[in-house]
Amino acid sequence: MLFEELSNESKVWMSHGDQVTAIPSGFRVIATTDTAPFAATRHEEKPLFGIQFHPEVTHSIDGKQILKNFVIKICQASQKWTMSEFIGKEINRIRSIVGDKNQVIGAVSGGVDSSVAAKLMHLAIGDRFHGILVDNGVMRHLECEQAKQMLVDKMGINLKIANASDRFLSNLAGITEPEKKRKIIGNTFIDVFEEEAKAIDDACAASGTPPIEFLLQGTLYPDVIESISFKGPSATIKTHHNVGGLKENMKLKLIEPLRELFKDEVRELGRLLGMDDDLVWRHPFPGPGIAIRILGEVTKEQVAIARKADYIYIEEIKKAGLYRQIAQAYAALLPVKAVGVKGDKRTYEQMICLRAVETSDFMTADWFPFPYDVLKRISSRICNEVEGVNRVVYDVSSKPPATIELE
Ligand SMILES: Nc1ncnc2c1ncn2[C@@H]1O[C@H](COP(=O)(O)OP(=O)(O)OP(=O)(O)O)[C@@H](O)[C@H]1O
Repeated sequence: MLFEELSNESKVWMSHGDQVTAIPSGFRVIATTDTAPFAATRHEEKPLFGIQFHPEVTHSIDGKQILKNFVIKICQASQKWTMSEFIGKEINRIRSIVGDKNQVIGAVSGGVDSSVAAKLMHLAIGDRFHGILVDNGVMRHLECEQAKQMLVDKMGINLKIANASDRFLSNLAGITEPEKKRKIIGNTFIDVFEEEAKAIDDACAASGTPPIEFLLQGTLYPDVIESISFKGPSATIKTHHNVGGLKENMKLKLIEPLRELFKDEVRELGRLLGMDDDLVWRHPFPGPGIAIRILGEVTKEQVAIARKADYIYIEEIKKAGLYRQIAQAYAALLPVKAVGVKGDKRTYEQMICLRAVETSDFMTADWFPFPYDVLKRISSRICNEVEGVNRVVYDVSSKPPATIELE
């Protein structure tokens, strides 16, 4: 039986945006909805059926099993693809594209995508891959140090950490508008990255090695789909920060070793390549970092407060064993003050807003139902340990209408 593995209550999701508009001859309609005239069809004589729905979305219960039945049982495809084979093939592919002498650069954030891409590159061409990590002054507490430990000390990747904290913070001075913050960070990032790339190029020229010809990007399959299928409003909801905005004059050819993989596959790849669980399972972190988690102006003092609160929050989530159940969690600093009391003194200090969401695709998300005792511990540690904060609130808004980030 083809469908024996499906659960009894198998619901599927149908989008009315995508419509079958005509059916081939020999078919007739067997089901419609208010807006879909060809929701299900069948051939007049042969055992052929057509049903319109999206098996790939999470709302379709058993969607994966339906796809599996189709590919394996109906089409009889063999399951030959394995991640370890992928590694070998991809390394050979990179070598054949890059050749024996050429150099490759890439921006490595310390996140799972760019780190996995960098590791593959390192395995393929060794130190001819030059990774650049830009310390923009708004990364999490200890983030650069941990990235160095993991990527350089443990994995041997040729990575330059460019400390540009002061430059970012001085460009951000006086700016409170979210989109402006993102733009400034994006532009400063590109300037710093290009200067670092030029320094590598100059060093290559001085030592007689060929100049940089390729740029590594950790593009994943969902990014490929999104850039092909709709470049519309989603691109302007927030200005995304990545190296796609590099100036034309760099004229580098792109290498994207992860462009056929989904996030869970990249994690599996990271694990096979020997990365620590901490990196492989790290929550996504926005390029503009803590800057968009500090509402209002981003100053050194505000960064220090937000960083400390966030560190405590994540530490307690990990201690409670909840980190992997949560898709993304962070502490934001709200630029409002409230009255409080510490010891026998009245305080007038800022507020920390905790956010934690559960989601499978980041398109929609629910706030995470923390056990009260965990929230209690987090709140009391932040109020006691972070100077300048006397109140902690928990964000109980889902996406939509709220977004995961505050800015
Ligand atoms: N501080 C940084 N230093 C170097 N590169 C960065 C930095 N921030 C972002 N990038 C680059 O921009 C890309 C996109 O950043 P984004 O924040 O959207 O992360 P992402 O797509 O989740 O990837 P990753 O998992 O590698 O962080 C990163 O993969 C990396 O190449």
